[in-house]
Formats: sequence, C-alpha cells, structure tokens
Amino acid sequence: MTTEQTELARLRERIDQIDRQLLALICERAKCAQSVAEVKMRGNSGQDVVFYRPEREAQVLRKIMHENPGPLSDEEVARLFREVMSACLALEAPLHIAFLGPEGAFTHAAALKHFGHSGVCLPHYAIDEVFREVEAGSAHYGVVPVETSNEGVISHTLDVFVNSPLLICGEVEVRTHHFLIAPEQVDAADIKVVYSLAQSFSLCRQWLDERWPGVERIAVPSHADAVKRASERQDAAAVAGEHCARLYGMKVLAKNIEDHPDQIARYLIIGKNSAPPSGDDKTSLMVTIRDEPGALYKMLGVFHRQNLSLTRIDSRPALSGARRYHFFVDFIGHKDLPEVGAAIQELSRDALDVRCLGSYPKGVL
Ligand SMILES: O=C(O)C(=O)C[C@]1(C(=O)O)C=C[C@@H](O)C=C1
Repeated sequence: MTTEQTELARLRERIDQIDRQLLALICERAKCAQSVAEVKMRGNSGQDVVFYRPEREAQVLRKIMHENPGPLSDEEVARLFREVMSACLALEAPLHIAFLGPEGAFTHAAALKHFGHSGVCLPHYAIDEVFREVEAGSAHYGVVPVETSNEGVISHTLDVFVNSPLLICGEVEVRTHHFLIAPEQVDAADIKVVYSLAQSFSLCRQWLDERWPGVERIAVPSHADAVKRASERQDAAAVAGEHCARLYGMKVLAKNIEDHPDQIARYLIIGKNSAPPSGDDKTSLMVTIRDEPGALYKMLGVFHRQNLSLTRIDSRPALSGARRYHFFVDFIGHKDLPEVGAAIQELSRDALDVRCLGSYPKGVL
C-alpha cells in the first residue's frame, strides 16, 4: 500500500467508528423522543395530544447553532439536526402538513425546511383550501405564503385569517433562488424555448436578456409545469427554484439567475394552537379600526409606548363593513409578556376589534 492509501484507510476506519457512535446516539435520542411522546399522552389522557412543539424545536436549533464548533456552518448543522428532530417527531406521531402547491413550489421548499423530510407534505391548490384542511383536522399544520419577492404581501392569506379560527405557530423564510434547468439529455446549445412562471421571468429578465436573447419565453402556471413541459422536448429548458430542480432530477445549467439576488419569501405555519414562549418570538395581531383621521397614528402610539418593535404592518379593507380596515401587525415579543398584554389591552380601548393571530418563534433557519 502507498502511504496515501494507508492514510486513507486509517481515516476511513476513524469515520466508521464515529458513524457507529453517531448511530447509537441518534437511536438513543429517538428512544428518548418516544418516551417524551408517552409522557405527553399520559399528561393528556391520550386526548388531543400536541406532539409538535415549535418553541422547543426553535430552542434546540438555536442552541446547536450557538454551540457549533465548526467546520460545518451554523446553517448546515441546524439543517442536519432539523432532520434528526423531524425523524424523532415522526416516531412520536407522523405529521400531516398541507401546503400551497404544487410540489416543487417555493412553499413546498418552505414546508420541508420547517418540518424536515419525515412529515407527510400534501399539496393543495388554493390558500383557503390549506386553511380548510387544517380546520377540518385532515392536516395537522398548514404552510402558506405571506410575503414573496415577486408579489409582495400575499393579501389573500391575510383575508383568509379574518374568518378563520386558526393561529400562526411559526414562520419560515426561504431564499428564492432561481435556476435554469433542463432534462439531462438536452444540450444547452439546442435550447430554443424556456418555460417558467411569468413572475419568475420578470425576476430573471436581465439575465435572460443578456445570456439567452433569442430564446422564446413561455409562461406557465407553476414551476412544476415548466419542468414537465421542458421534459417533453429536446430543445427546452425551465426556470425554477432550486428545490424544484432537485425534486425532478433536472440538470442545472445556471444557478441564482435572478437579477436581484438575496430575495427572500416568508411563509406562515398555521395550526390550531399558538406556541409557548421560546425566548425569541414574534406576535401577529389583527386590529380592526374605523377609517378616520388619526386612527392609525393612535394605534401605532400604543406600540411605541410599550416599546414594542414592529416588523411589518399591512392593511386590508374589511369586506363586512364600509370605512373599516384590518391592520395586520407583526412585532417582536410573545403575547405572554406583560408589555404585550398591556398593548393588547390598550389597543382594545379604541379599536373595533383586536385579535391575536398567534405568538411563535422567530424563524431560525
Ligand atoms: O421535546 C419534545 O417535546 C419532543 O417531542 C422532542 C422533539 C425533539 O426531537 O427534540 C421532537 C418533536 C417536538 O416538536 C420537539 C422536540
């Protein structure tokens, strides 16, 4: 054996040893999660047991990132532990997650990022359908977009909250990178047509204009559709998200082709329960006020007096009555904090209605 071969054999033996230790520890962790499930069942006499605990998951991931000694990045170690927890939770009870489809959409990527790959993710074709699935108990949780780089705030999601009893129990952000992809057998030089969503074309316009000026762009309803159409031809490519490229096993011709990189989309996790404090939380309120001079100024004054930091505010006209607006306000802090309680109380004095849509851990990954 050469010295290189000896060195490799020695290192691989060490890796085998470590893998054995990792396997034993992961299995021990899984058994521990099973015992946690038994305790939860005993605590609730087996009725309506909530196995998924977003606040605990956020704490576990934050601790892992904080204690990460390297060389793997914080995001990478958190992703690995995300999958370990996902598998442990599936042992306790398999989670059913409804998301705004189709498969391969950025919302699908958000669901997998948040819940890992051991949950059962099911696509639905409208935002209110996702809400209905969770309300009816056919899915434990739902994932819906609330803000994307191409459409801004998703007002339909906000509108559905008005008449839904569901609560927000988490948020997740996804970098909406776009890839130019093609079936394995297609040569880049042969491409005459590119399929994608109209919004994705506008996000990648400059790049496509410069590099693929003569190529026809055909808009289709989804990234998955774009991939399917491209797969049926020998001269076509698709512009889609990274997750979609992986899901359909396409060849990547170019990565991150969007004209403004670092575009981030935000998704909400909806369920029947809000989350207890995790130590770093957000709260979402829906405040309904009369459309009159100074009403918004007064409302914002409450947050200022309670020293609460707003992360976003959106308004929607109330459909049920003229001259009323629903304000959707997100801020840092959990509803159990005294200053948040005081703000809700103060807001209730002037507003027509104040509803807490949920407190939840700030997105970790
Ligand atoms: O701590 C719990 O309640 C668990 O069920 C364990 C665990 C984990 O694997 O760490 C699994 C699922 C929960 O969502 C949170 C954490």
